[in-house]
Amino acid sequence: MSSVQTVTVLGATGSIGCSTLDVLARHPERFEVYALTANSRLDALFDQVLAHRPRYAVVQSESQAEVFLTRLKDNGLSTQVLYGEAGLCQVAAEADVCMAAIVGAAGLMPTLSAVRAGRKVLLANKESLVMAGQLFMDAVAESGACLLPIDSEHNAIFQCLPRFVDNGLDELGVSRILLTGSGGPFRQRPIATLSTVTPDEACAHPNWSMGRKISVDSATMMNKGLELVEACWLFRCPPSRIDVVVHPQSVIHSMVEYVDGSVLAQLGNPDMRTPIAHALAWPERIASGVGSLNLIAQARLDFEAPDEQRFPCLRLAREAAEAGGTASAILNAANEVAVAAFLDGQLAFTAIPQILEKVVESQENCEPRTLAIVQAADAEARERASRLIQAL
Ligand SMILES: NC(=O)C1=CN([C@@H]2O[C@H](COP(=O)(O)OP(=O)(O)OC[C@H]3O[C@@H](n4cnc5c(N)ncnc54)[C@H](OP(=O)(O)O)[C@@H]3O)[C@@H](O)[C@H]2O)C=CC1
Ligand SMILES: CC(=O)[C@@H](O)[C@H](O)COP(=O)(O)O
Ligand SMILES: [Mn+2]
Repeated sequence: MSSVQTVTVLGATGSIGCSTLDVLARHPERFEVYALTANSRLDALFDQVLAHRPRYAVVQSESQAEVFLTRLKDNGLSTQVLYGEAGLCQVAAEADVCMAAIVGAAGLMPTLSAVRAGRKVLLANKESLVMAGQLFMDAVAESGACLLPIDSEHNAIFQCLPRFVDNGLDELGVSRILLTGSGGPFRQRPIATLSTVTPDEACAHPNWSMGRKISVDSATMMNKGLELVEACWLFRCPPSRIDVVVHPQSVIHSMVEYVDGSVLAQLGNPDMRTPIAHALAWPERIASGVGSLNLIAQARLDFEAPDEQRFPCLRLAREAAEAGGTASAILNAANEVAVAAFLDGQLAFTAIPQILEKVVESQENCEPRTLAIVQAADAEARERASRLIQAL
């Protein structure tokens, strides 16, 4: 191992952010926290700054930055405070390593900033690839950034491959990818009762502790749909080479099948500190704090086909992946609006896929040649989704 690496954690106050700081704190000889960023949870950010003493903290607005800086100074802390997208992009580009863990489309520009600076980019923010996959991967190739997947399934697939996929799966002898998904909290709930589930019920994931947006995505299985698109870009493969397998225990994090019939899987307890530690130290290995997997206690691992009647979002995402263009950016934006409305009590759980389908059907699919085109598609889809929800 060479010198200490500086690390920016985008979305430090979230679930992935906190797990990342837990792993970093175990390895002070390897990593130094360079910057921490937050949006609304400023008390949590303050505690993190106190514990990790970064050079920068980034908050949402100028007025928040002024108040936060005063608070830091009053407590004898010399951390500098930046704000807004410009602040996020600056700290993303400056550190050796960027953990991209902002949720949603807000993560796209800061993550791209780290990519364009040629940094080691640990990608949790799947939405940036779903929105702008081609432009994002072109930027990685141009800058020479080292892009490592944090999403547990994609990290597992990466661990089951012999090297990065530069020219498609065939040159590695891979026949297909088996993307596992738990099926979420409503895998077995009577379909007729889904229209009345509450946000807290939807966020009660059976195996993972995560932020509320991704938890709802797991409950609709849109998360698996977003991950399907994410895998197409990361592993340069068509959606037809990716099968979704429901695996309720979340012990196998995904699998890769080779042409000789071998299937390699990565297993572990469902704790994001494993993929985070894997990517932070790659190609070395470091301790993550995650305990041993007890297969005897686990006793069984189950597998099922996904039920597309129960989970229409999965079909919508596969169709978007197959359509290409701005289809997945449109779907992602409509999903962010619909999930926010559901969490806010304005939309029934079962209306989420209905809104998505209407937005996708009504909006033109364009060639995403520039970021401006992607951002315009995102804005239009948000507008359409909001209008549909208001009209209900
Ligand atoms: N949690 C998990 O286990 C996994 C998560 N992921 C992906 O990682 C990403 C983060 O997920 P998770 O940690 O669960 O989410 P959380 O909701 O727990 O955290 C999100 C983070 O993003 C920040 N944030 C939210 N909106 C903005 C914004 N507009 N501008 C800047 N920062 C913002 C939040 O700040 P604040 O809290 O201060 O408001 C918080 O730090 C998502 O893309 C998710 O899909 C992928 C695999 C697993
Ligand atoms: C931990 C992680 O990577 C999540 O994306 C997880 O996969 C969510 O669980 P589901 O498999 O239920 O979507
Ligand atoms: Mn995942």
